[in-house]
Amino acid sequence: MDGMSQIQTGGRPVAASLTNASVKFGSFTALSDISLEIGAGEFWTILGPSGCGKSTMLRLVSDLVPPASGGVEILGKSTEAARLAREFAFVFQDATLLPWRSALKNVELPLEMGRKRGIEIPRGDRTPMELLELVGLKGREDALPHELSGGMRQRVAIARALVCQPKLLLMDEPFGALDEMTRDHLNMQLLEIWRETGVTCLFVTHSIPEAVLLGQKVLMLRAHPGRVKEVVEIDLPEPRHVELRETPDFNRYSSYLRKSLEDC
Ligand SMILES: Nc1ncnc2c1ncn2[C@@H]1O[C@H](COP(=O)(O)OP(=O)(O)OP(=O)(O)O)[C@@H](O)[C@H]1O
Repeated sequence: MDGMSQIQTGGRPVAASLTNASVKFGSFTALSDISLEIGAGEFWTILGPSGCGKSTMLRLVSDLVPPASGGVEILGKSTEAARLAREFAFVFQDATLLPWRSALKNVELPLEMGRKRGIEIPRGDRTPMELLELVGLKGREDALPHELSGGMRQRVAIARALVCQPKLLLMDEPFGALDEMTRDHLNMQLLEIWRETGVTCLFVTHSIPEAVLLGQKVLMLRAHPGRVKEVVEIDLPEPRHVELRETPDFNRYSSYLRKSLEDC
């Protein structure tokens, strides 16, 4: 289809590669024969029907579940080595902040935990305070989580995820529980952070417009068992803005993906 080809990354440094990877829970196959190469610095969004294995894929990449067969490498390392080297960080739908710690203290937590365990933490370019500024929370560093809105809490979670300077940011529906305007705002902020830091992003969503707005590539998974249906390259002008959603090209990608999702 015009501009919507099945693609594999070629000739670029690879952030994550999966080779015929499968995941089983007992006798149930959650993911089957996944082969992908995610180029360094790319932004991938992941779509697919409920239960097709989107979260399982992030858990596989982040060493939370092992492959039953096949392999996964992060920056040429095993997922375990990448986890120990803090090469990736996770942001979940729920910000999971410690309620008794301020925004700043929550962002500092991974550094403290690393130090306590005697783990050498890569020194980030930005201090925790600068990261809070990056996510637009300057002046709110002393606020406790209950004093912040849901969107602000999620921004603290993103700052916390960036504090060890990960190369790969894994996000599982991070804005799924937020209202549309807040989601728009955070989508734009996330794209700014992505452009500024060069971090590779893998972002699970149920929203087709969100997948198109954020993703350079959209991975569509099929269910039963979860497997790759297609990878759609999104060729829209950069830097992206929410107004893009009103354009014919954006609508063309959204319609294509809606149909693809229906065919899963
Ligand atoms: N720890 C587990 N033990 C057994 N089965 C599991 C486990 N984790 C996930 N599954 C199953 O694996 C399949 C994929 O689950 P997963 O959460 O990855 O799907 P998903 O695409 O993220 O779903 P949703 O869109 O509803 O969030 C589902 O059938 C789920 O029930």
